[in-house]
Amino acid sequence: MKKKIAVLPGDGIGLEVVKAATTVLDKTAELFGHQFEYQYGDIGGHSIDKHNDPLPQETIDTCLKSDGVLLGAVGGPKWDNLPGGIRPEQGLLGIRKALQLFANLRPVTGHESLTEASTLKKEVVDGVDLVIVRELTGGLYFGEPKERREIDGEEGAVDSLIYKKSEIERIVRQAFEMAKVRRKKLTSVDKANVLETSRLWRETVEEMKQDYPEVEVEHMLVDNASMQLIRDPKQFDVMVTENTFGDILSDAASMLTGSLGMLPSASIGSEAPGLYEPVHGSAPDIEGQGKANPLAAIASAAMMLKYSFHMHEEADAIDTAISEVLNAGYRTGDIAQNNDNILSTEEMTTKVVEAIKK
Ligand SMILES: NC(=O)C1=CN([C@@H]2O[C@H](COP(=O)(O)OP(=O)(O)OC[C@H]3O[C@@H](n4cnc5c(N)ncnc54)[C@H](O)[C@@H]3O)[C@@H](O)[C@H]2O)C=CC1
Ligand SMILES: CC(C)CC(=O)C(=O)O
Ligand SMILES: [Mg+2]
Repeated sequence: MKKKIAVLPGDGIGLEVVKAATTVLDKTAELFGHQFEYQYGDIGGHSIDKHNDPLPQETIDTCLKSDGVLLGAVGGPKWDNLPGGIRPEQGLLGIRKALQLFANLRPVTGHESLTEASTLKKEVVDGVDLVIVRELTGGLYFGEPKERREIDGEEGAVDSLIYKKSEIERIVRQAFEMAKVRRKKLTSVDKANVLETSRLWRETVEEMKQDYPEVEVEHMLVDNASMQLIRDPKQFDVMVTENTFGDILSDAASMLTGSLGMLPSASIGSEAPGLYEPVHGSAPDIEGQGKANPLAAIASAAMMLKYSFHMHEEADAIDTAISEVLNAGYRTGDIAQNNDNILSTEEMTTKVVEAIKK
């Protein structure tokens, strides 16, 4: 099969881990007889440097013409205080909105051989298998007004937390559909004791559960959910939540797998191509040093094969290769127990490439 992939490396380690992911995709294409054609686009800080725009129209067009989008990460201190408030992160939010990618799926899957890399006890994390379904195009990150303004005679700032019922319904439906084919448990995470948007969220979940009698539904306040994720993560199957809560909970959940460098994600909508990116950011502290763990980006590419191209065997081949490499004891620095034999980003990628089999 021939597929067009829009590749947006972005900034920092985004460039390094996207290179790893395309290397693994190339090997997969060769083994399974596919053709993956890459079209590169600018996004984030580098795009501001080049176009004075974190998301040029050309990048949106490249994505719209593709079958799937692979993204690295955006941002970095160089672009933190630019005049006019222009930021690399606007590029990422912009592409999610332009492609209407309302559902962000963040699977948190423990690898048995990696349990020692977690800061938690082995018996707590061993066998963890949950998915965070995060609403991605609404809530605080997008609500207007979003501005600096004088409040009560002093400097102030406003962000707006807004949700329409239809936005809640479509993400909750996605989560129910996912729970239905997994272990049939849905935990809806909100802050309904304080926030009106959360009360609407909770009511909507309650209404929709009639359509999914086989799924057990529970509601959990986000502060408790963050604690329960660390205390007993195996109680969760599918967690559905709004944009900001999902962003924060998923970084915390990454430590159940050993590192933020292990967590992939898929962002999907109803029509446009899906976008696949690691959960982590541009990691300026390790940029350009070959220290980045490429497995989150590689696993994101596997999610693209599965969700956008329906290449299940190929995606499984990549996931199996990742497991084999970890079982064989290969480690980047973030998941290593000691400083012996730490692999670079490139060396880890080569190990995965060598382990992929048809
Ligand atoms: N999706 C995206 O593009 C995201 C972008 N960002 C941006 O990235 C920049 C840095 O943000 P931070 O808060 O430092 O978050 P970050 O996720 O970039 O890094 C947090 C910590 O995790 C480590 N880490 C992250 N990915 C890793 C990997 N693959 N291998 C090994 N270690 C890894 C980093 O070295 C750092 O110590 C900021 O400009 C932020 O806005 C942050 C999160 C998501
Ligand atoms: C950089 C933000 C816009 C997004 C983020 O942290 C995320 O999507 O995980
Ligand atoms: Mg985040």
